[in-house]
Amino acid sequence: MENVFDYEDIQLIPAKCVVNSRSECDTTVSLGGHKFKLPVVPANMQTIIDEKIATYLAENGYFYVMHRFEPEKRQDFIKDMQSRALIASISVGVKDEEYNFVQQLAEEKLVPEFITIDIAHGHSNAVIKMIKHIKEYLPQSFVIAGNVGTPEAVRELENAGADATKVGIGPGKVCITKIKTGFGTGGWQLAALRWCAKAASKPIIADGGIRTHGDIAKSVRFGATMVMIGSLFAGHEESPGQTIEKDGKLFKEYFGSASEFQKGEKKNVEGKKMYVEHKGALQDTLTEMEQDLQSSISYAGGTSLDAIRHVDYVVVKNSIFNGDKVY
Ligand SMILES: NC(=O)C1=CN([C@@H]2O[C@H](COP(=O)(O)OP(=O)(O)OC[C@H]3O[C@@H](n4cnc5c(N)ncnc54)[C@H](OP(=O)(O)O)[C@@H]3O)[C@@H](O)[C@H]2O)C=CC1
Ligand SMILES: Nc1nc2c(ncn2[C@@H]2O[C@H](COP(=O)(O)O)[C@@H](O)[C@H]2O)c(=O)[nH]1
Repeated sequence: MENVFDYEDIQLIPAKCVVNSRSECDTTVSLGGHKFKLPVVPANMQTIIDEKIATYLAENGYFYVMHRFEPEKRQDFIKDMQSRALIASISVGVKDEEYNFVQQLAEEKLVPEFITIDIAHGHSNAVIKMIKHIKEYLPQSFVIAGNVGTPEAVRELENAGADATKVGIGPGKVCITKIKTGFGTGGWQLAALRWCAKAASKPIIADGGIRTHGDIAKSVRFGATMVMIGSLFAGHEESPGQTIEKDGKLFKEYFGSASEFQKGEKKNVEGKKMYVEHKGALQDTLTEMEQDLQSSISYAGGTSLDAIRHVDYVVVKNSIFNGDKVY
């Protein structure tokens, strides 16, 4: 694989501005026939999203994916969202009981608008089988399948019927897959995204490794329709993680979905826990992301996200921060 790079190795090259104000730049994106305010979705992790946040995001025009770690709540969640005319976007795994769950939804005519198959190693027969199962029983649901890190995987999942694929094995902030297994896209997630996007014929969701708002624009440049983010969404007032106080400062927990804290046991652990500084209200972050992305669009010389997809870039290998700390 040539030209391997990650987010901090790249700078996008500005093009002539065509707007008089950044507020003229449109950050909206379409996915699965729905329009969302931002090409950004909080990770489907238990310390990042809960029913309240999901409802807030849906009510305010943002995409969301509910996690799958309280499986018994999912049916009521779908009913509740749809009774308020909100999008229902849930996650499933690939174990036997998930097959029954999908069939049960079909029997009750509960059709979530979005279903994400949320598995560590998504390039597998288990995921292909689940995509086909969902497409058989809930053909109207938009299926996001992942996670993967190669063009072959993207093509196979698309051919199985996935409507979008999610790219990112191991670049996450609380991920230890790269250390425990030696595998993944950690350290070259942006190059892996580009590699996968070139093979894709359907939308790609870049997942993991976003450390700054500029990384969202870089993901869009390298082929992402949507960007899934965990750590930047951890630590808000609304975040489900536990809050602790240390030396007079507030922190919130953020743990991996494959961590012992999620699993309740130390088996096949590929995630860890960290504490993130308390960040205030979620909406403030979403607003700042929107403003920063509007600015990105203006630097790209356009008025919509599409402009970013065509800008030139340079590889600056680890030098963009000049020794500065990321936030
Ligand atoms: N994006 C990423 O880089 C990663 C994300 N995660 C997150 O952690 C959570 C748990 O993931 P996951 O363990 O897949 O989910 P599950 O614990 O639900 O496992 C799903 C099924 O896949 C099997 N399985 C899991 N990993 C592998 C593998 N490497 N090879 C073969 N079979 C496998 C499991 O069996 P068994 O357990 O017996 O092997 C199980 O039957 C998810 O939310 C996932 O997104 C985890 C790691 C990496
Ligand atoms: N290897 C692991 N990856 C995990 C785990 N839990 C979640 N994730 C992935 O991380 C991203 C979020 O990344 P971030 O850099 O934005 O914080 C998330 O969407 C998952 O794909 C885990 O336990 N192990």
